[in-house]
Amino acid sequence: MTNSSGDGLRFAFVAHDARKGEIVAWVGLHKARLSDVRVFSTGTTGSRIKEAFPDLDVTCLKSGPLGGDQQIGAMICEDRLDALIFFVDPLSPMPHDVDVKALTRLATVYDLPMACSRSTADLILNGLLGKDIDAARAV
Ligand SMILES: O=C(CO)COP(=O)(O)O
Repeated sequence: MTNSSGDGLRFAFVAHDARKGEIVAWVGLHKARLSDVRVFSTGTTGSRIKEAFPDLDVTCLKSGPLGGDQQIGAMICEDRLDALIFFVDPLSPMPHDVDVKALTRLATVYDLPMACSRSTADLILNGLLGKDIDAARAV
C-alpha cells in the first residue's frame, strides 16, 4: 500500500505511560499488516514496540516530554506522515501538556488521520491498509 506520493505508508505511534501496554498489544494484533509500514515513534513508546516486535521498521525519536511530540508535529507539517496513532491518557496531568496539544492541533490543521483510541486506530488501519478479518474477529 502506498500514499499519495507513491511511497510506502508512514505512521507515527505515540502512547502515554498508562496506555503503552495497550498500544503494544494493538500493534501485535495488526503486526502482519504493519510489516510494510514505516513507523516513527516517541522514544519510550518506540522502544517498547521494538522490544516486542524486533522485525518491525520502527524509528525512535526523542521521548515525548523531551521533544518527541514536537518532532512528530514537524513531520506532519512537512507532509512526512500518513497517520498518527496517539493513545493519550486523558486522566493524568502531563508536564508537557502544551506539546501534546500542539501535536493533536497540527494533526487537525493538516487533516492527518489521527486516532486516540483502539477503535479509531482500527478504523484508520482498515481505511489505509484494508480490513483484516482475523484481527476484527479477535476484538
Ligand atoms: O509523552 C508522550 C507523548 O506525549 C510519549 O512519549 P514516550 O513515548 O517517550 O513516553
